[in-house]
Amino acid sequence: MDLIYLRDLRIETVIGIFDWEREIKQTVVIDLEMGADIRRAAETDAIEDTLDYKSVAKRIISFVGESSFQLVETLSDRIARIIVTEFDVPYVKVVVNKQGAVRGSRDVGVIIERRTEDYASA
Ligand SMILES: Nc1nc2c(c(=O)[nH]1)N=C([C@H](O)[C@@H](O)CO)CN2
Repeated sequence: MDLIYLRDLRIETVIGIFDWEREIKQTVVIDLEMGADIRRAAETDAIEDTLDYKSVAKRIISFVGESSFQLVETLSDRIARIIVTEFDVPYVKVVVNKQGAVRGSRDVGVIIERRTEDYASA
């Protein structure tokens, strides 16, 4: 499987479990690795034959910017769900980190991997 990736996507959003965090926006930094088969696009040189990473980025920027989750776990899972179900991506790795959320640490967050079957309806 090939991978299309997007790194260091910085988005301002409401996120956190504490009262003060519900009143401000904080920066989350997102890295994505998305499974793809790029062989056809490499033959045709056509954007229609591959996953358009700009379309993915626009959708995630819009979703995260309007969201207000408490946990990075919830945010990362919702991002993965959008990428798998709306963009027909068979595998995604999502890294979400909050800059400076823990004193003494540069960043903290979660790394998840999801596949099509994780979001298959019953
Ligand atoms: N596993 C998690 N632990 C914590 C989270 C989280 O989202 N997942 N969040 C917080 C606070 O919001 C923290 O980021 C504020 O500094 C604490 N622990």
